[in-house]
Amino acid sequence: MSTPINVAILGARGRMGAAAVKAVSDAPDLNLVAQLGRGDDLQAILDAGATHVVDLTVPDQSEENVLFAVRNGLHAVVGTTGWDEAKLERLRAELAQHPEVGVLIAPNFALGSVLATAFAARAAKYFESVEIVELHHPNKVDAPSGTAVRTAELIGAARREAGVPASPDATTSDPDGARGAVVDGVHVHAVRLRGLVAHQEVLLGGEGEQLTIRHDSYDRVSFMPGVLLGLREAANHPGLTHGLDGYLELGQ
Ligand SMILES: NC(=O)C1=CN([C@@H]2O[C@H](COP(=O)(O)OP(=O)(O)OC[C@H]3O[C@@H](n4cnc5c(N)ncnc54)[C@H](OP(=O)(O)O)[C@@H]3O)[C@@H](O)[C@H]2O)C=CC1
Ligand SMILES: O=C(O)C1=N[C@H](C(=O)O)C[C@H](O)C1
Repeated sequence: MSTPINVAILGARGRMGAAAVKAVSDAPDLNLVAQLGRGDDLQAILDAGATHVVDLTVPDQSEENVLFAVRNGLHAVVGTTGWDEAKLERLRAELAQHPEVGVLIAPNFALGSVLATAFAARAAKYFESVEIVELHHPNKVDAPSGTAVRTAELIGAARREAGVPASPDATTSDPDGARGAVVDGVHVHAVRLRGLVAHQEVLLGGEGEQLTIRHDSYDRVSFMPGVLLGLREAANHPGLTHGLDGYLELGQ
């Protein structure tokens, strides 16, 4: 008999949390044992007998939640944004003390988004110019999106490794920041618009041509197969996995 997967969802009343509550409740192989929101005591996770946590809260809270899970031997599937290198380093240090625990930090759970980012990273060294446009609902509190930051990091790394120079840009005056944020040498532009859910375009430009890699999430159900995959696989991947692609066979 396989070990039961007892799931606690943190941020359960949020947009993503509510979708995850439904997806986990509907999954016959997963048991939803706790739903926590702002102000709830994390001890409730242990009292409920959880083996796994899903964190879908806010960037300021996620690290504390995940470190609590790891210290208590629970696997964690994390969709919350804001996991910069300093936070990841502290998490790696905690995981070193608990080598049996698996943590997935997934900037985006949608399969199409994971593929789009992987395709963009592969294409990045072949084009002179690359920029990212991310477009989201206006209730989103962070910019640029976690997906855009991760995409820029992977593009930046691929271009550095291939020795590709910086994208050409003659701008010398930009008092209002019209050229956007710069992440790992990649310009990132954030749009917040009523009616949108989560969308991203990677624009790659060469002489006389452009390649656009676009992904659209029209509904938060698009993220749920990734959340469920994370829960089913976390225990099989001890340590830190950054990106759902770490659980997929994307190949070269
Ligand atoms: N990886 C992915 O595929 C995706 C990731 N995200 C990310 O997930 C996160 C949540 O997004 P979204 O659901 O839209 O945001 P919401 O604002 O709808 O939900 C966040 C929830 O977290 C709760 N919360 C705040 N603080 C705490 C705390 N200390 N403990 C427990 N719960 C807390 C909030 O409670 P209250 O309502 O009381 O404030 C709220 O219900 C964001 O970082 C977002 O970027 C979103 C979509 C997909
Ligand atoms: O807040 C959101 O909605 C989303 N957040 C994640 C991000 O910042 O990349 C994932 C997706 O884009 C939706």
